[in-house]
Amino acid sequence: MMKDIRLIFRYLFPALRPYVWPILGSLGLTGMVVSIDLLQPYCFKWLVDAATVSLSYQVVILVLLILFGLTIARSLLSYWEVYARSKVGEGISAQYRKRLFEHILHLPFSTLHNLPSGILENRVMTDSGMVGRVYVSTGLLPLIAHLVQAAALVVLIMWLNWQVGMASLLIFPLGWLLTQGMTRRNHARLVQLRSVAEQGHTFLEESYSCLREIRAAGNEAGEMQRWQQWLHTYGQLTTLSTTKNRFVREALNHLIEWIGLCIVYGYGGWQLLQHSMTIGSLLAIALYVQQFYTMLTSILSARIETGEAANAVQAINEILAMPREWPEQGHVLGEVTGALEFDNVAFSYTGSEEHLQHISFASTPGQATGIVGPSGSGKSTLMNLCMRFYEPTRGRILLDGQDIKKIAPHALRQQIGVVSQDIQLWNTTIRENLLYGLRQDVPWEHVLDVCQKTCVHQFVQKLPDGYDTVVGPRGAKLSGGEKQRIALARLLLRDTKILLLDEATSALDSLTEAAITQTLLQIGGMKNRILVAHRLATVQNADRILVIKDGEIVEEGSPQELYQQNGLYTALYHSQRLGTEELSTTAERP
Ligand SMILES: Nc1ncnc2c1ncn2[C@@H]1O[C@H](COP(=O)(O)OP(=O)(O)OP(=O)(O)O)[C@@H](O)[C@H]1O
Repeated sequence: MMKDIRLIFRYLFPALRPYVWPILGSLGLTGMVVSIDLLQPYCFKWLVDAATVSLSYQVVILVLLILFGLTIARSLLSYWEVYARSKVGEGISAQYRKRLFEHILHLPFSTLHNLPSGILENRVMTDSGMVGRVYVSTGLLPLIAHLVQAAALVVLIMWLNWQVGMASLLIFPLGWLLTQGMTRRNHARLVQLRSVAEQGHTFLEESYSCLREIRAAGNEAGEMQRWQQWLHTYGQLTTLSTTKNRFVREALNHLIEWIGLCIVYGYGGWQLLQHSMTIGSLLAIALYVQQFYTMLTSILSARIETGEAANAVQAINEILAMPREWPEQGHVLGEVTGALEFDNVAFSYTGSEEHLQHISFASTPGQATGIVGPSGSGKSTLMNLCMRFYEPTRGRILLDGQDIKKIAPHALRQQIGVVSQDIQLWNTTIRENLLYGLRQDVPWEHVLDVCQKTCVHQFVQKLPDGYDTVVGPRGAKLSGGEKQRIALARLLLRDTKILLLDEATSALDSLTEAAITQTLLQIGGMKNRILVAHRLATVQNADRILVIKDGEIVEEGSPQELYQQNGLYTALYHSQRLGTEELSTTAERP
């Protein structure tokens, strides 16, 4: 329990700071509602005593009118009180969601790749909602009011009759001890429940994104079986947890309340017979004791909710504590030419095995460098390092002679345009996808010109909605080649000094690829172009080709020089069954 409270103080209280005034406003309204709750039983005492002791019917009518007025006022005030609390709770949830999303946007890929999918969505949606909407608005804020109300009730009960009061309040420690044991046991179950719930999120996210693979493998039944297993485990855990929670909240507290009331009516009734208290006082004490136990119930349930919220707030803060990238931190670039140089670079994703080593080469503006090599040899990793998606473990990468480690990631990425193997389009129109992320306004005529040169216009003009066609989630309504053409057009519209093309034309037919290669030469001819490809035809016009194997450059030279070396490049060449005549022509090409 103390650990939970410490976590709440450490992580949640600082987040409440911007809401001090709304919180005070909501507590003020709660204070008014509580005051009415405290006044009502006293009015009943007044009313019953007037009817039974002083026999003043004017007082009875007056008290009835006051009670009526108080009830109306309470209803109106509680509407605004709930509204104010909900507003604070939703504000806290929104604040966490905003901070988390912003933080996640800047988490390094090395961190992101190690997080199970679904966990981030869970933190942003479920945990943030739990902390703000559920805990702050229905747990924490009412708890503060209930503690004040409970204290006031103790004073009133004692003031009316301290002996009856003491006897009825003695039951309180029993309730506390009973819930203490239950809460401790429930904590472990809640931690387990969280982890199982997260597994469910991960499972669903993976299944949705792999629907095509599931159907192609005909494994719907297998997936259903896995889902049913999860449902069974989750169902068992939630049933147990909910039952024990409810038992603490309802059954136990109901029992304690009735024991308390029996004490009040038993001991109070005896005092009534002794004429040491009035019927009005007995009625008022019974009502106050009932209110006190209701407060107790919510205070004790708040202890359980505190445990749940502490888990959620800790999980949120674990994400917020993960070191992030600061895109604006570092040198700002002036005008650059776009010369890139790898100086003895090594890199490892895992920290143990090296995925790249001894990589040294330079590529200059106006030059096209092809990178080829077997699958898994490290070609895409080279591209990732250029973008500073990962940092080299050794060596340096230089842009115009400056170590890119010292350049602000935003500034660096403004100079580099990338088309990666896995093209992602937004579920919006082709027009918006083309203009995504452009910092300056581009005349539509220029966009159309680029689209014509990258063969985008060719297929868009056949679509009924043209450039206003919505492409579906991740561009699902377009073919692989169409997506690549849009990505290439978007790349050329960004007008960067360096172009990184990782299998950017792999899904295109050879005629379209040839047309686009021509465009890249025409529009991007003065830029520094790095082309990764499996198909050697894609890099045939490159000025220089690097052949990578097992993370190292094993061959380097022009296509003709490489062919004559009779090494890996030649083997790749032959394996792609290029015609003998074409081979010799290419080999002889100056
Ligand atoms: N996030 C990652 N974590 C750990 N290892 C990784 C990660 N990404 C890639 N690797 C490993 O790094 C090596 C190089 O991968 P890379 O994607 O650069 O190869 P590639 O040459 O581009 O392959 P392909 O031609 O198949 O696209 C591979 O052994 C791969 O398994």
